[in-house]
Amino acid sequence: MALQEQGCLPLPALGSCGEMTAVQGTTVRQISSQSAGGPSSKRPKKQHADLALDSVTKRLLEQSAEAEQSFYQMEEQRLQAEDHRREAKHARELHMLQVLGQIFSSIATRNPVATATPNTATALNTMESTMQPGVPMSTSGQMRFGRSSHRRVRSPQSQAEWPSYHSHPQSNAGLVLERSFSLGTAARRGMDDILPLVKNIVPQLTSKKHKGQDGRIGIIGGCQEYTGAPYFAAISALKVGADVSHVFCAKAAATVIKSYSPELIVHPVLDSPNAVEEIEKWLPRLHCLVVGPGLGRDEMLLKTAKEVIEKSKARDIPIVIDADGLWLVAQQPSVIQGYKKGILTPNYMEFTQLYEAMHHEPLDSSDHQRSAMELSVAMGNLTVVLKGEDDLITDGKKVILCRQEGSGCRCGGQGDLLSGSLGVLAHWAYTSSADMTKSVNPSVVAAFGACSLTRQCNRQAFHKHWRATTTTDMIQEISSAFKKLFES
Ligand SMILES: NC(=O)C1=CN([C@@H]2O[C@H](COP(=O)(O)OP(=O)(O)OC[C@H]3O[C@@H](n4cnc5c(N)ncnc54)[C@H](O)[C@@H]3O)[C@@H](O)[C@H]2O)[C@@H](O)CC1
Ligand SMILES: Nc1ncnc2c1ncn2[C@@H]1O[C@H](COP(=O)(O)OP(=O)(O)OP(=O)(O)O)[C@@H](O)[C@H]1O
Repeated sequence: MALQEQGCLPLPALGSCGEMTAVQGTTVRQISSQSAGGPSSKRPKKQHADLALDSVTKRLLEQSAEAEQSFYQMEEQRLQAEDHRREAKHARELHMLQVLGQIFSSIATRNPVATATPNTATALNTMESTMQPGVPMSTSGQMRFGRSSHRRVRSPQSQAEWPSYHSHPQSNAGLVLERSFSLGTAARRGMDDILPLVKNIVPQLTSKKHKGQDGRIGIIGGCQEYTGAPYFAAISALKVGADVSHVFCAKAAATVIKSYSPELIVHPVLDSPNAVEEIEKWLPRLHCLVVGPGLGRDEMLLKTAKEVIEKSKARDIPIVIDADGLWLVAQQPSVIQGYKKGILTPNYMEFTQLYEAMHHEPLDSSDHQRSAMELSVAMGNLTVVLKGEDDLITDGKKVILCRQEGSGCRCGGQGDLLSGSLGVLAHWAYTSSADMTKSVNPSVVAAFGACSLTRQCNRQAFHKHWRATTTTDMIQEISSAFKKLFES
């Protein structure tokens, strides 16, 4: 290829001298023996050698294409086998739970009073925490299975039929939980329940709207050390479909962030003496705020972030808190506690800090779903998105899992893609009618969409780049991943 581009790869039976000639779609500069200065007697030998070189190159290219193709085929097969393996595992678990359910049903039928005793409740809790998540269980100790189990008559107060996880504080043994989502294929059905709601909130593309109507998002973050994180969040918001993305960052980060992308509006104000007033001026124009990506832990920046959160709450806009913003919340939970449009997106480490700050006791790592729900309740039913192998989304009343297939690559910055996307989706969800979200908590719908999208981007980027996958590669997948998940 390089040789061709340089015009040095000769093709047979071409006569003109030193001119550009198109043959079979390829433009090749011909150099005759005269112009090359070589004796005409050597020409057949040279042509012969060139032909051999040409065919070797061609064969090498073919072999390399074949190798690449077979690599992707093998990778696809590997992923399919992995899917089958998981399915089989889930089916086995489901079967086991069904058997246990029958046992419990018969116990409950024989001795209904026993289910109300503290000992039984404790036993149920213990058993529940040792089981895989997703076991539907009611306070009566009866387990329910499958999608039909969480169908119920919708009252005006109740939220839509979706996988649920209710607390029943009346139990002496503490929290008895009702988990109405299930494992394996049933969990996928749970996903199927929420995915249409995400599709519903995606605004139509129409020539009737003006710039800004599909979302003006603000990111609070970016300091000397971290310039990538706010950029990832802000550009992801744009790629998901926001019209305008603002970054409010420290002065040292601003030029760097601007240089990554001319699409972003960058305000170098976060460490200025009048930072809060500077940012406040923009708040009326923003539909959502994402606080924390690349914020760092400088006291002054955290204080500014805190005051900006307070001002944003007064404007009733969704506030996504991620990364160092969560550090701030762990120090001063009241900054966001009880604000229903607040969404926390911790990874496991951040979650542990938050949990321990709220409960003043070590996290019980054996039951993430329960702990996440407890954290949400302690925060006043804020939506908590605990990221991990499965993403766990709860508003303290219900829990859903996002199990969209990702990959084994955990490159830094994926969380920023998630928080930026979530900002846009939260705006869309909160401006959609209750019909569109079937009265499911809009934060939860948005969170499910953002998690699914991030994981799909990760999967697609991994297919192309394997171990070399970076967040930049994932961002390039947003468009097609979004279309695949939400617009097909
Ligand atoms: N290119 C960039 O500018 C990036 C900046 N980032 C920013 O970097 C700052 C610090 O974020 P960090 O997340 O590094 O926070 P920390 O500096 O608190 O580090 C957390 C540590 O926990 C570890 N960890 C994470 N998940 C874990 C799990 N499930 N189990 C065990 N250990 C786990 C991490 O490897 C890391 O060492 C934030 O402001 C963040 O936004 C990150 O978003 C990554 C990309
Ligand atoms: N083990 C895993 N398997 C599949 N996906 C995962 C896994 N862990 C995290 N993810 C996905 O990666 C995304 C980001 O989660 P991650 O835990 O990397 O966040 P983070 O540490 O806050 O990221 P950042 O590097 O931006 O600070 C989430 O969407 C989550 O679904």
